[in-house]
Amino acid sequence: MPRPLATRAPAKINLTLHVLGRRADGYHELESLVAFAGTGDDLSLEPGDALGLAVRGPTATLAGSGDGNLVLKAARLLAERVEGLRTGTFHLVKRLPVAAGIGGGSSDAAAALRLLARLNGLPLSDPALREAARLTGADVPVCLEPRARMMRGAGEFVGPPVRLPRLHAVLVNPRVPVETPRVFRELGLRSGRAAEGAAHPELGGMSAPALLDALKAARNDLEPPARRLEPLVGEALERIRATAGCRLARMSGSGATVFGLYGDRPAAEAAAAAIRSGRPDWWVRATILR
Ligand SMILES: C[C@](O)(CO)[C@H](O)COP(=O)(O)OP(=O)(O)OC[C@H]1O[C@@H](n2ccc(N)nc2=O)[C@H](O)[C@@H]1O
Ligand SMILES: Nc1ncnc2c1ncn2[C@@H]1O[C@H](COP(=O)(O)OP(=O)(O)OP(=O)(O)O)[C@@H](O)[C@H]1O
Repeated sequence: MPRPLATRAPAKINLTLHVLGRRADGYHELESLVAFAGTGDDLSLEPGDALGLAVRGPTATLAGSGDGNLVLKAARLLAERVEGLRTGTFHLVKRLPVAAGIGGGSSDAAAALRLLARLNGLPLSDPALREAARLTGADVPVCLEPRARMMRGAGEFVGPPVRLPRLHAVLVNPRVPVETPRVFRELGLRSGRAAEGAAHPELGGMSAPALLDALKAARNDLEPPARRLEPLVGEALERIRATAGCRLARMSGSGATVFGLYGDRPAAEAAAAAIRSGRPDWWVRATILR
């Protein structure tokens, strides 16, 4: 029996994010260890003659179901490159906060490409698929096969999977959208300029304590500009840091979602409960990153 055309679009978390400089085309050169959460959106594909999209779920309205949705953008970019590509109607269950630094739209787009690959018998290494991912958005290539990896360049260079110990985390979004281009602009790097800052530490194949030390030695360079633009990022970080057993608190991507790391699942769940009780209006999830 063929596998059903359905897949999970997990939240992407930048465990580190170093900005190395700004290219002449305005994009920033990055070095980032990316992991994926147990929480995410769900996407399925009903094969048919015309390409379409239906969106439901708690954040469906914010994501939209029109041409601007990255699911349709990715599918169209692939259809332009693969003659006779079979498509159909996508059904997206949208749960992740939108414009949140956890790559919701990018992960949905990558999930759409995975489903189209499955329907059309294309390998994920297919050059047309890789090109469609890159053109859809900087975070889409790393989301194509959602396992922890290093991401480099503007996002187009994706390393092999990195083995991570189980990372028990809490994700916190204060429910304010933060636009990625504004945060990069606020960083204030001129085109063609290199950034200052320590090199990215070596990561991968480490025990949990060694990885934690390496993560602590790294940073998210977009955190200071995002905090300036949206003070709730700072409040979310402080609330995470105040929970028992928090080992590291950092922002993901361009924010506003921040994450805390904990030694075990009960600690992460207790922290999530504490943050929820202080801020019942926020989006808070205890999860495992891998
Ligand atoms: C911040 C990250 O989430 C880290 O993973 C990504 O770099 C952003 O990925 P994304 O949201 O998929 O980004 P895109 O939609 O491709 O780009 C949005 C805008 O962010 C800026 N941008 C993005 C990626 C990058 N390496 N340098 C940039 O300067 C550009 O102004 C771009 O117009
Ligand atoms: N499927 C989708 N889900 C969410 N947003 C989408 C989707 N398609 C298009 N968008 C648009 O993309 C923009 C960015 O949303 P998204 O949730 O992907 O941001 P993000 O989490 O900050 O991404 P990143 O971490 O990659 O910067 C929003 O303005 C939103 O309207």
